[in-house]
Amino acid sequence: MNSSMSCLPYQTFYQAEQVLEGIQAIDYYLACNLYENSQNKSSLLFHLYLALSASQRDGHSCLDVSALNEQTLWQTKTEGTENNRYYQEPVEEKPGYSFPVFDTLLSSLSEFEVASKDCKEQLIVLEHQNLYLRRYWQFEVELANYIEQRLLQTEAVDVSQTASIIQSLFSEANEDVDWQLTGVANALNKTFSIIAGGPGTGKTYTVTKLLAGLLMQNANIRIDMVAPTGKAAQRLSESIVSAVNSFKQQQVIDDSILEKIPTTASTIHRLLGVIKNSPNFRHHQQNKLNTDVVLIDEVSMVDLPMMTRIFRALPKDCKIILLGDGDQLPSVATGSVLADLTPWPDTQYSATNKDFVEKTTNQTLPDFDSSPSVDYLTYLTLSRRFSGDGGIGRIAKLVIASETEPSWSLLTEKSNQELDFIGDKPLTETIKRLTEQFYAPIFSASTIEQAFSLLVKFRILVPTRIGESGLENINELVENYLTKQHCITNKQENYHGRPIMISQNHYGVNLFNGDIGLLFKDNSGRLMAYFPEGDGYRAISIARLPSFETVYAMTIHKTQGSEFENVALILPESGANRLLSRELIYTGITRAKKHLQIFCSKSVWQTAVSQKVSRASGLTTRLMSFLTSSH
Ligand SMILES: Nc1ncnc2c1ncn2[C@@H]1O[C@H](COP(=O)(O)OP(=O)(O)OP(=O)(O)O)[C@@H](O)[C@H]1O
Repeated sequence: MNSSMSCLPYQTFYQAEQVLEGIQAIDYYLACNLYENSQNKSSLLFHLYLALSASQRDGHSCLDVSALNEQTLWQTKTEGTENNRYYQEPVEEKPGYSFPVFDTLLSSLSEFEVASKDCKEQLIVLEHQNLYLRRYWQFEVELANYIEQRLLQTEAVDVSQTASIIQSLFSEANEDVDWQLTGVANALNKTFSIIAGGPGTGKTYTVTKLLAGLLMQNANIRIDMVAPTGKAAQRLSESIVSAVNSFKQQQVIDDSILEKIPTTASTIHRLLGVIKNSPNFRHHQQNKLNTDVVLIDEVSMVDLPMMTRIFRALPKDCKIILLGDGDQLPSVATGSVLADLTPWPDTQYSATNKDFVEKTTNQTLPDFDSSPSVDYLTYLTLSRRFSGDGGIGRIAKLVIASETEPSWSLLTEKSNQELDFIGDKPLTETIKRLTEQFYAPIFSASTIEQAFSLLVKFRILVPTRIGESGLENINELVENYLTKQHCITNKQENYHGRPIMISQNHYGVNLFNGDIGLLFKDNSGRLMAYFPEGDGYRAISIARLPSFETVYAMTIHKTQGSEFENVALILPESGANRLLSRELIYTGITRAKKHLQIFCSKSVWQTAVSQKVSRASGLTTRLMSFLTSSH
């Protein structure tokens, strides 16, 4: 053992476990590694490294050191401290570690200050009050730089030509400000823009008009459309095709333009070019993409390293257009890029930009008094999917505003056609009823088309895999009931009618994590796996499938980018689950298109709706300081 290791506060992981509740081995070993590499050594520094590693695992880009001011972490949970984030089942009481006041914390980290010349060699970086693993600090700085370069790069477009393009795209006159029209005009002279909005606000519809507008500016541009998952890419393709078809019927846009809009979106991985067994992609700074416009949908699911890698691969003048809903759950990995780029509640253009949009759209926009001006961002505010007084849209708004009591009243008042509270019956009875109504009919379907159309209409959504209301138990309850009803006649692992979800990307068979399929007997009685493809279905032998699991119930995280006519949202029995948050509930709720049933207790609902997902990151601060200084 070398001398630096011998002064560790805990010589072994076992020793650390005796003191720190819920400490993870990965945090301990990373902290040891960082400790060995730091010039100064103290117990405080070691515990800061532990906290940094834990926060990295939780998806934060950095550790906000101010949040540790006089806090005790890793202490065994006692009565009334249900929300301790580091809580796990207590075995014996452990004291945890108490951090000192903020100033002491900062001075113990001074060797890592970004301004310090020694810090170039360090594995960690302190900037302002954020402590980063250097790798993530670099991603964040690089991404902010790429965005700032593009914000300085406004294109000189002809105002009267743009106005005539806008006029041909939006023939219908509107008295109020039309934010779809505004978003399109706004993006026409920018190399970086975001169109953000809740479910069904017309993001895809709007961006299809934007693509038509860009093609009217230059008919020869190359456009790439991508999404973070195969499923989201498939939905983007379908929505674009449906928008193009409706424009064809309306005869508002020239067919020759509409025919140039691509009809197929791919995954981000595909666009960047996956290299087998490597985290790197074929396209990067030295091998840029050959494209003029990149459109990315469902950006809330894109993590910080991936977003940086996309920007690295973009040619300098290529336009990048982001679509998404910043209120949804952030990516499962590090960062919350979309939420960081859209922290303002409303559209707030600069005077110059407002002037450009007003001239090109022939509208009068409201005064934008908020600071800073943010020209790249337009919010769509009107949901075209949910009626103003429909339950799904209303409860989604209340949840994301953390309106605990009003949302609970709306949920339980039982007078809304779109919304049903089902938390007043036992879970097993509820699952039995849902299975009977939605899953048993799949087993009577005589064709794969019929079976699939039933499967995609409904899904049970849950926050977690384990526990009574976790994915594993619910899938088992459904299967047991289907077996009792003789729907499943031969209960082996693979059976006719089993819905499955792929849990691993496999480029060879073109199946990706999150793809949904159905095991079904073909005409010769052979059990095959079917997946939607184009207008039909592709059959593939079960032996060729990458790993997969049963999918009567799905975790909310996995449903991002998907929608179902009917959804049953089943929340856990206890509010102590640290995954519960308003963003999780909002994401679950907004997967439902027509009808939503929610199973939960009042206390769990209150805990979930009052908790906000907050990811530590310095991206917004970087952008704020750029936007404030550049106007
Ligand atoms: N201006 C409009 N006029 C008529 N129909 C519209 C308009 N805008 C959107 N729609 C329709 O509203 C529905 C939702 O639009 P769209 O799919 O573009 O929304 P989105 O914000 O992309 O939704 P998602 O939540 O699926 O991401 C679609 O059926 C679309 O055709």
